[in-house]
Amino acid sequence: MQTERPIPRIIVGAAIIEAGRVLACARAAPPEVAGRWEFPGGKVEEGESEPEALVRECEEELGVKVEVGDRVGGDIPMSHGRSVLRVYVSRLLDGQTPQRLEHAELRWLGRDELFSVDWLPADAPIVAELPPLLD
Ligand SMILES: Nc1nc2c([nH]c(=O)n2[C@H]2C[C@H](O)[C@@H](COP(=O)(O)OP(=O)(O)OP(=O)(O)O)O2)c(=O)[nH]1
Repeated sequence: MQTERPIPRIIVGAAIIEAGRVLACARAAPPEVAGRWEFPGGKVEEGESEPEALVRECEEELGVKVEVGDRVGGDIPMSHGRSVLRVYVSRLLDGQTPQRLEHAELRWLGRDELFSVDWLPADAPIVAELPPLLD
């Protein structure tokens, strides 16, 4: 009988903030979540720190170099505790412009537009923490 709980998989997301707006990305796949909005990011791989994973994912998904800052919001349990979402405030390095390499759409959202898109459910509590960071 297995009694131990596996360690939850860490999924990291980057709340990229520039000029008082945050970058939201619409997923292109898989079909169950296509069209829902998220922060760029993904699974932390073995031997990688969370900021390193975010730098890699932002490069892969958006073609940009980012600097990773402080956490925003808490740990969000997902998939019945099998994974956890952690989001970090991030900023684009000088001259970087996100490209839509993997997403269906990218949108910069100001404070009053934060809930104008259909975020993945796990993201909503994090998005609710963003307004003071967008002043
Ligand atoms: N990247 C990201 N994933 C999120 C967010 N919110 C949320 O529920 N998720 C979920 C969607 C996916 O089930 C999972 C992350 O999967 P992913 O497909 O982005 O990860 P990955 O790039 O490492 O994927 P792969 O290598 O397996 O293709 O976490 C979010 O804000 N950003």
